[in-house]
Parts: sequence; structure tokens; C-alpha cells
Amino acid sequence: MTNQEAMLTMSHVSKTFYPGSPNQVNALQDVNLTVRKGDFITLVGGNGAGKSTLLNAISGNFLPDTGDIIVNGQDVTFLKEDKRAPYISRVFQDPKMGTAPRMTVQENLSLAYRRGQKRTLRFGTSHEEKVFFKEELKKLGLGLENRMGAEIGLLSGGQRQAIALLMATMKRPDILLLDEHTAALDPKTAKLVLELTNQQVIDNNLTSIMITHNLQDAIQYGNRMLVLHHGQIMKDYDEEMKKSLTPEKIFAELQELSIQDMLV
Ligand SMILES: Nc1ncnc2c1ncn2[C@@H]1O[C@H](COP(=O)(O)OP(=O)(O)OP(=O)(O)O)[C@@H](O)[C@H]1O
Repeated sequence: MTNQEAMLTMSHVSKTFYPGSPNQVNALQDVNLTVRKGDFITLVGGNGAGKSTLLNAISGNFLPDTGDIIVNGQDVTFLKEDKRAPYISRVFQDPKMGTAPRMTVQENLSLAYRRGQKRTLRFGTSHEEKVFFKEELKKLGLGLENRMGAEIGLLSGGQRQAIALLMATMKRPDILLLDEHTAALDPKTAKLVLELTNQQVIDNNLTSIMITHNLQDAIQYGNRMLVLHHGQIMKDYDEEMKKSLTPEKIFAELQELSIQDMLV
């Protein structure tokens, strides 16, 4: 693979919390990862495996102790989170985290649309923007195009998460990080938001990493799947391997590594 095809490269990235203390946690251990443009990666692992920490390292939530992080050819290793925000979008588990509850759907979308520009609503929303937002909302298939004036706080968790997803993808980020973004939703709504996610990612050829605790979803969605354990990438399944994967096969393979209970 040439470097041009890589959207994200992590080389020898490590992060230890509380170093030298009895509470020391080696949250990421010498992680090496190259993500190609358009890769849709699902990321699984047991509690405390380091999944969110990996996404935090990419989004710039902290500086790694060692290693380099390159996004779309730019070394972002020492770039703070707000400076990475124009390139990296994230949707969190809690629908409340991605949207401003007291603002309307339209105002939230306006803010997301102007990401990277000065944050202001001083100039209102232009007619072109309104038409664009309506079109984008329509694609979600939830009727939200008729609720552009509604406060986000009045919408359901699923509706909010769908809008958070739209806000995160509208400006076509270099990398989309999905941090268990359907875990707080009921099964039917979770499926719907997952399908919307899949559609957004494929339609816009977005490079994405999605954390999930649902192995079936991890196998079904995306073209690559990583298994993390103790801050290390233990398995990296490509598209071909993924086609014949089942949860049972994964457990059997992890059993060989004596870490079969890690996904429970
Ligand atoms: N900011 C922090 N300060 C101290 N310890 C942290 C911090 N962030 C993560 N950790 C620790 O690093 C380890 C990995 O945590 P992380 O949240 O990445 O796991 P995870 O795989 O996302 O787990 P889960 O599925 O339970 O959310 C855990 O032991 C956690 O307590």
C-alpha cells in the first residue's frame, strides 16, 4: 500500500495511565495500525481492552506516550483535539453528547455545517443551507425534515443519534469515529441507526472505525474487523476473512491465544 492510500497511520502508539503507581494501566501497547481510505473498521474487545482509548488517541483527547499518528498525510501526533476536529468526527454512546438540546434541529445542523469556521449563528441559516439540511434529513427516512424548528432535546434518543450521525458526517470528515453509538438505543432503533450509519459510510466513502460489543454487528458491518485486548491488536480480519467469520470461529481463534473470555 502506498502512503497515499492510507487515511490513518498509527506507529508504535502507547499510552499508560498512572505510570509507576499501583493503579498503572497500560491502555495502549505499541499499537501499529494503517487504515486505508474508505475502510469501515469494526472494533471489538472486552471491557477495559482499550477501545475508547484508541479512539481518544486518534481524536487527540490526550497525547500518546510514544508513537506517531498521521491523518491524511498530516502528522497530528502533537495536535490538540480542537485542531483535529475539522478532520475527525465522533459520535458517542450518549445521544446527548453530540447535540445541543436547547437548540433546534436546524441550529444544530448549522453549527455542524460551519465546523472549523468561527462558531456563530449571527448570520442565521441561508436558504441554500436550509434546502441542503432538509435534503439530508429526508435521506434519514425519519420524517425529521418536517421538524427542523423543534428543539433537539424534545426528540427521542434514536432521532437525536441519527441527527448526531448526520452532523458528524455532513462535512465528510477524513475519519469518522463511532464509539458504541447505538449501545444506548433499543434494539430496533439501534438497528435503524446502524443501517443509517452503513449507508452514510458507503455513500460518502467515509473512513470509519466503529466500536461495538455486538459481535454479529461487528461481523456484518464494515470491511475489516479488529480485536483489541490489553491495549494490543490481537486480530485484524480483512474483508475476505470477514465473509466467513462467525462469533463461534472468533471465540475458537481467541481460545488458541488463551484470551477466549475477553469478549464476554
Ligand atoms: N483518562 C483515563 N485515566 C485513567 N485511566 C483510563 C483513562 N481512560 C481509560 N483508562 C483506563 O484504560 C483502560 C482501557 O479503557 P477503555 O475505556 O479504553 O476500554 P474499553 O475497551 O473502551 O472498555 P469498555 O468496553 O468497558 O468501554 C481501562 O483500564 C480504563 O480504566
